[in-house]
Amino acid sequence: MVSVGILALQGDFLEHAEILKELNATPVYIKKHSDLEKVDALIIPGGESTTIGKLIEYKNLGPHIQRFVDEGKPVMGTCAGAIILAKEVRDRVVGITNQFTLKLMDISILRNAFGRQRESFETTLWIDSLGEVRAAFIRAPAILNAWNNAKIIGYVEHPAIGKAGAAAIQNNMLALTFHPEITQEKKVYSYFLNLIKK
Ligand SMILES: NC(=O)CC[C@H](N)C(=O)O
Repeated sequence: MVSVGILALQGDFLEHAEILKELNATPVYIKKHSDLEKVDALIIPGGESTTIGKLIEYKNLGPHIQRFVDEGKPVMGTCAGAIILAKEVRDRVVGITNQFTLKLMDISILRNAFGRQRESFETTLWIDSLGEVRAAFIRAPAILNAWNNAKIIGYVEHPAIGKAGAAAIQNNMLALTFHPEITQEKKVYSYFLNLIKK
């Protein structure tokens, strides 16, 4: 049975655990770097990316997550977690922000991309290699750009922003701007678990 870490510093880490159990994976909450030694893959959940970033910095988890990725272990960031993976974070006020992120994925991401009136919505979108996926967007970011090995593999259409990147992959890392745990979208988890090297 595979073990999947869920970064449990802030945000909705509990919900991921239930789905992982249904798929016969063992969820492990990650609060300090030694917890990473116990797991085959890592989920960075949604929440508040500035808070999660500060806690990652405070606990000095960055170099350990970097090593985890270098070892070829899969990492999935959802919503705020996708922001945490991004090399460049933008917002509509300051442009490029200086908030802490792991800078592991060659993507540029815009925080709170969908405007105030429609901060939250649920929709079905197409993600290459996954097919149709039910996705919940909550004060979600949008992936604006991907370079080098990173590739946008799914888009969402929305009046506030037009066509925007909703999913990107770079080797063993997956960034999703939505919450698959809210729609309990098992396709996402099965795909992610399949990235674990046997
Ligand atoms: N649901 C979420 O994870 C929201 C992300 C949040 N708006 C941020 O920028 O951190």
